[in-house]
Amino acid sequence: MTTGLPEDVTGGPPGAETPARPADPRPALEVTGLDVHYGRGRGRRRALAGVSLSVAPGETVGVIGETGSGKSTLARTVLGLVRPSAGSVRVGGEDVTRYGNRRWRALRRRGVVQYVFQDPLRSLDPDLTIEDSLIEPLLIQGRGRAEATARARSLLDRVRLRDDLLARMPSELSGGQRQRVAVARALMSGPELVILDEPVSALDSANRVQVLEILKELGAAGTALVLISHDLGSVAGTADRIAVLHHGALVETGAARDVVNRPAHPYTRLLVGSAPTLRTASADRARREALRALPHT
Ligand SMILES: Nc1ncnc2c1ncn2[C@@H]1O[C@H](COP(=O)(O)OP(=O)(O)OP(=O)(O)O)[C@@H](O)[C@H]1O
Repeated sequence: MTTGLPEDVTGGPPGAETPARPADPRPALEVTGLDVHYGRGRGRRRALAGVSLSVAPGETVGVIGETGSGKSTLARTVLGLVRPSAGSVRVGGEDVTRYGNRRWRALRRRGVVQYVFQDPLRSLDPDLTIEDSLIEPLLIQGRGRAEATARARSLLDRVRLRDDLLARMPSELSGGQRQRVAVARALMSGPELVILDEPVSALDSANRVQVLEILKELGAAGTALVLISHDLGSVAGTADRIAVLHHGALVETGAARDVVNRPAHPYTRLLVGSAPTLRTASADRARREALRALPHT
């Protein structure tokens, strides 16, 4: 199918390979054959079915799907908040699948994997100044206040915020500023992997572009990112690869430009057709309904 998309919509010339990164045999995230169920007995429902996904160090992967497709369940399982019924999760080479609460707490304290919520207010304590919110993860690790504050200033600079925001409360910041502080906070511990849930959907277009640029720089600097979104268009230009979730199964995974310009699965074609920012003609309503009713794969 031709999408009518500009060939450079994903940020690179057609046919060009993703820039080579230093080879690291150990993926930042490796999810294999993941099944997740909610509920018990007759109310038991499968939310993820055989999901396998690997994210290399420094790679940015967009996980795209409509509401209820299982995006949050995948993130929550990677973070140890939901237990899978089958499959495995490795974070930074460490098999965390059977970790209990105590080992998860220790892993979170080390800050190997971080999560940024869709609503940045959820990532920031409303009763703490921006400075205290930023330095908290390092203080918990036993690091000194001076070192933590210096790092907070340098990360604020990295997300293009002035350090006079340090003394403010989250309620005194704009939505875009709060989202950038949430990103800076997630980076304080030097994580291998950051999962961002709808990182730009609450932002206006100017902030959206800026935050996506910042995320792109983080990927280039070696942090592995998973961008969760219902909108393929909002992450297509930032992600190296796109993974498409449909009814809990990954129906297509590929280089972002291939998924956008040459979607192989009918559901991906629906998403491309539904993404206003990709400037393509919308699929008509009847066709979209038909595609949505595709059998689970
Ligand atoms: N705690 C829960 N108990 C029972 N079912 C759940 C629970 N959380 C999610 N589900 C179900 O699992 C499926 C996947 O939900 P999930 O929240 O992962 O989807 P999503 O793609 O993140 O959706 P959204 O974009 O709306 O956040 C849905 O059918 C949902 O109703």
